[in-house]
Amino acid sequence: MLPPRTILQGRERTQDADAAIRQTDTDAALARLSAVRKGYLTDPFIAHLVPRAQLQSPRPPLINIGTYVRSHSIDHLTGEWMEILKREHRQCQIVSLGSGSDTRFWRIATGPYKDQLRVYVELDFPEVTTKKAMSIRKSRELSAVLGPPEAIAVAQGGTALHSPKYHLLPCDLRKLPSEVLPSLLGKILSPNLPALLLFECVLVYMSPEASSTLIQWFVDYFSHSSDPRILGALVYEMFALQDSFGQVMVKNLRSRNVSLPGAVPYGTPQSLPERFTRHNFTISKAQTLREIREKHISQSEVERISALEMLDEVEELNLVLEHYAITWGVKLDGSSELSNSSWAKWGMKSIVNVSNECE
Ligand SMILES: C[S@@+](CC[C@H](N)C(=O)[O-])C[C@H]1O[C@@H](n2cnc3c(N)ncnc32)[C@H](O)[C@@H]1O
Repeated sequence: MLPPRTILQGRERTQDADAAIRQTDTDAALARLSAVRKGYLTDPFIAHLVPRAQLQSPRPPLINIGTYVRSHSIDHLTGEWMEILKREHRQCQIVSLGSGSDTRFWRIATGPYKDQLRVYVELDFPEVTTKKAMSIRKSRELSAVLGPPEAIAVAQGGTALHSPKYHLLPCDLRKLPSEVLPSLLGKILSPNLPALLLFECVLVYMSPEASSTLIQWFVDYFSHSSDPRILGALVYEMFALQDSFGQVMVKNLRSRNVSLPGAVPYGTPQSLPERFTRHNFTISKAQTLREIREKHISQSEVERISALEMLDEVEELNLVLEHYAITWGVKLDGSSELSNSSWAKWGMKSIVNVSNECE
């Protein structure tokens, strides 16, 4: 048995490391705010989730462009998903894990696919959800999208918030999902409706085993349905960290007490789809942000973006974008027709079409 002082030091270390992981949400939110202010992205909601937003300084062009490519790609994939639902007159549930200060719920709930959204759930550490719940309550713009005041309830000592479609829940995603998630999600998610899981820069902070157990829990949850089962998932994060550029990223983050155990199994672009194939997903694909920027962003967008700010470090930008990727997958079960349906073709395809049209 360890002496008590050692145990305390260990716990303090874990708390410090968790605080550093939570801090990455501030980085993501500030990057988004900067990209919005500079005209890369449109998002009327982010400023309401960043404290003293008006005093925040803009980020360098390289960060703004990276944030744009990341956001554009994830918006595109979620948009494609919602478009399939719309065509099929279906609704779906979205679960955002490690949601931080993300604004996607508000953007979908005020956008063309709002009727396709049955429920949107966000999960993060209680410290993060408490802050977000307070910001939502304080902001008329954010609260108004959730519904009338009497339909919005703060719960679990201020760490959770419920409304007719939107639920914000506290949770440590590294904990055994079978012990934590049934009580949190059981009354909110239906196994009978299509679901989309979003992991935007979160699994990289967890062990590969914890990530796998988490994804498998959702796979099992959505297998308890008599209807055809449609489960989509999308992961955005850094990978290929064993090369010299990757090692610099690792060192920089380590100096902030952040480690990236989740990146270890993903040394190459080819390894990324294993994220979902190991859970028997029907399709699983991945692209680096560099590929997406070069192949899947329309010419008109490329021109619009390059007119916003001067970027001198194109090589450095490419190096950064090569170390981030989006992996997406779909698990289709219960009907042979599904394997020929639009779901099985979900992906980046139509951005290619847009750029082809422009060529
Ligand atoms: C880089 S931020 C990304 C936030 C948001 N997904 C986005 O892309 O803007 C990572 C988020 O994951 C959360 N996170 C990391 N590990 C977590 C865990 N074990 N349990 C719950 N949340 C976690 C952090 O608190 C943080 O809000």
